[in-house]
Order: sequence, then structure tokens, then C-alpha cells
Amino acid sequence: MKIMIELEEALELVLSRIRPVETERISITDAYKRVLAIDVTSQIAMPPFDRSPLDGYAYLATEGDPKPLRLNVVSEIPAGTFPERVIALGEAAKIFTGAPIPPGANCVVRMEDTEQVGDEVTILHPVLPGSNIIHRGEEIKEGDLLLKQGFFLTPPGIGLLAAVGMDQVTVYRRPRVGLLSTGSELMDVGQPLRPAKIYNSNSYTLRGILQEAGCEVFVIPIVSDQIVETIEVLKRLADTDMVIATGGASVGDYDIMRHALAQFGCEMLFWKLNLKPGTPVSVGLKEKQFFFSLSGNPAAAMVTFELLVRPALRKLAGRTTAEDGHFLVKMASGFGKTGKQRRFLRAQAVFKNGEIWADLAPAQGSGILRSMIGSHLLVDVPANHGPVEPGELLMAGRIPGCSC
Ligand SMILES: Nc1nc2c(c(=O)[nH]1)N[C@H]1C(S)=C(S)[C@@H](COP(=O)(O)OP(=O)(O)OC[C@H]3O[C@@H](n4cnc5c(N)ncnc54)[C@H](O)[C@@H]3O)O[C@H]1N2
Ligand code: MOO
Repeated sequence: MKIMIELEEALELVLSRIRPVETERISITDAYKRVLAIDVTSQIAMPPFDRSPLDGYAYLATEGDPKPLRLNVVSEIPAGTFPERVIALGEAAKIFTGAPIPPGANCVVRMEDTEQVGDEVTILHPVLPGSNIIHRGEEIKEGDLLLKQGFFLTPPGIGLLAAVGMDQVTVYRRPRVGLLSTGSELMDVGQPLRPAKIYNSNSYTLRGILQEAGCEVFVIPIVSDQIVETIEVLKRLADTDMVIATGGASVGDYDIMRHALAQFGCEMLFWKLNLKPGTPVSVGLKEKQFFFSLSGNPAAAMVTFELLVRPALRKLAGRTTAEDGHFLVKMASGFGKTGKQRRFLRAQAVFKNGEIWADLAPAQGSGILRSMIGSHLLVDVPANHGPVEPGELLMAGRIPGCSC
């Protein structure tokens, strides 16, 4: 097993082994936050017919129309009706927004620029041929590729499927993720805190992150620092695609996670990432099931989730759309405690003078969960970097869905 590797190597080791989950066909009503497993092409044009963008009159305009222009109103076309009557020169159809342009007509003039008396309409400001017509297929042509395989279905994506009449769609099934928190010091919420104990927060934080990412989450209540008990729990999560454990990741006598994973039969990919916070991560693989053992420290667990587990989860879920990438930020505050290891600092993004400034959370300890509240960014401070100075430029990445 490799020990103390760089984040990029860890990502390569993990991502090269992950395959997307199977696919299923579902109603678009259930498609929110699901991932497309096929390219979607449109069977129809959108709009399906030439239509009016206005309430007004459709007629056959010529370049030399007199002003004002008088026309006989020969038909009325509300939206949803199919116009049979051909409009000849000198005639008009009263038309409403969204209704099909009648045959013969080549323009629409808006209601406000007309006066109708009986069956005659006066066009006060005649328009040129071709004016105010939304053409068939203007948005979507028949056979257009609408959405690509791997697209994460957000509301406009689902709306687009509906717009072209699709009621069912093929998606990857939701990733099933098991969560377990190990630590004999942990207690669940809802009971008075006992001496030397703390409440388990990691299960709740990670459950939320995973739900937001569209996963099915199976939470195992607190597991003690015992290898046998941990292996029993891992067996109960056999039906999941990925297990994320927090706690018991480091070097202490009770830090049993990587030993439990190995005894459970995992191929151990590595132990320890060369970064802070959250150094003692390990990753195991058993057949197709991935196991991530993260630090028990709440902020460290969230940071390493973002850096390593989230990209893995995206691939497992079948997502191919581009990740946010990294960008330069200007430091609004400094940070003195740097060292040999690369460090990720939590910061709020502040937009000022067309630049993104990173305002560091006041406390950066790996146990300080509150540092994630209001933090939008992880600022990447390279290894052996001296103290971070205000005004300095550093690379950063976004924390998706975090507190904003
Ligand atoms: N001798 C050494 N000690 C430690 C090292 C080291 O290299 N040598 N590494 C330190 C680093 S870095 C980290 S990070 C932590 C990682 O510890 P573990 O992953 O083994 O986590 P625990 O010891 O179980 O817990 C750490 C901390 O977090 C609290 N915790 C745990 N689970 C939860 C939870 N579900 N909800 C809320 N809080 C939780 C736990 O009580 C501890 O306070 O190790 C260092 N030690
Ligand atoms: O790697 Mo740990 O989370 O810094 O204390």
C-alpha cells in the first residue's frame, strides 16, 4: 500500500478504478438531480410551427405598403387552433400570442399599432415582410442533440425534456452510499452529553452533502473503535457502491479503520494524503465497492470529501459535465501557520473591484466545523509556502453547495 501520496496521484488511483453505476428508465417527474445515461436528441422541432410572439394581426406585407394600411379581418386564431384559411393580399387574421401563423401571411403587427372597427383593421404602423414571426425549429431542430450523456439534470434540463415531449428518460441509478462514524467517544443527538463524550456531527454533515449530490444514503449509527464490530457493519453495507467512514483513520491504537478494511478483504490503494487538513485518508477497493476512510475531525472530513470523494462520486454517478475548475483569488487576510505540507484553507468569497477575494474563516483547525459555515472556497496553499500574506494571489476551488 502506498503511504503519503499527493492528491493528484490519489485522484488518479481512485478515478482510474471507478466505473459508473447501472442505468434505469424513469419518469421525468423523478428526474431532478439524476444523471443522463444516454445522449438525448429531439424527435420534434421546437416550436413545431411558425408562431406569433404577439397579440395582433397577421397579414401579407409588401415592401411598398401604404401608411396607414387598411385590411379586412377574415379570421381569428387563438393559441391552440389550427388556421385553415389562407390570408390573401388585403386581408388579415386577428392572432394571439403562441398561435400558428396562417398560410399566406408573412408578418404580425402588434395590437397596439392597430385600430379595428367592425371587420376592418387599420394598421397605423405597417411592418416589413417577415416581422414578428417565430419560425418552426428556431430553438430546436428535429434530430438536434439536446443534452449529452453524463448531464446532471437540473430544472431547465428536465423542462427541455418535457418541451420535446419526453415522458421517460434513461439515467444512471442513484449511487448508494453508506456512512459510518467510528469512535467510542461518540454519542447520537437527542440524549444528554455524558463525560468524555461528544455528539456525532459527521454523519449529519455528510448525509446532507450526499443527499444534495443525488445519492441514496444509508447511515449506520455510531460504531466503536473495534475491528470486529466495524467489519460486521461493513458487511451490512454490502449493497452500497461506496462507503465513507470517518474517524479511526490515524496512527493511534484505536485508529482501526484501515486495518478493518484490509481484514474485510479490501485492496488498499493508499494511506495518507500529503496535505492538511485531513492527512490520514485511506482508500480501499473490494470488487466494485469503494471505501473511503476519512479523518474524524469534522472540517478535515469535509475538506477531504471535497478534494477526493466528490470527484470519485461524480464518476460513479456517471457525471461527465465539467467540474468547476480552479481560479486565482486575492487573499483578503493572511495566515501564518504554514509548513511542509500543502494546506487547504477555508474562505468566504468576496467580490470586490472585479476580483474574487478570499476572506479566511477565523479558525482553520481540522476539528472546527464552524469554519465551513459561510465558506465558499478552498484556497490551495502549496507545500513549503511561507506565511500567506494579505493581497497575495493563490489558486482556489469552489465548495459546491456549501452554505450558499
Ligand atoms: N500521533 C499522531 N496523532 C495524530 C496524527 C498523527 O499523525 N500522529 N494525525 C492527526 C491528524 S492530522 C488527524 S486529522 C487526526 C485524525 O484522527 P482520526 O481520523 O483517527 O479521527 P479520530 O481520532 O477518531 O477523531 C479525530 C477528532 O474528531 C472527533 N470526531 C470523530 N468522529 C466524529 C464525528 N462523527 N463527529 C464529530 N466529531 C468526531 C474525535 O472526537 C476527535 O476529536 O489524528 C491526529 N492525531
Ligand atoms: O490532517 Mo489533520 O486534519 O490536519 O489534523
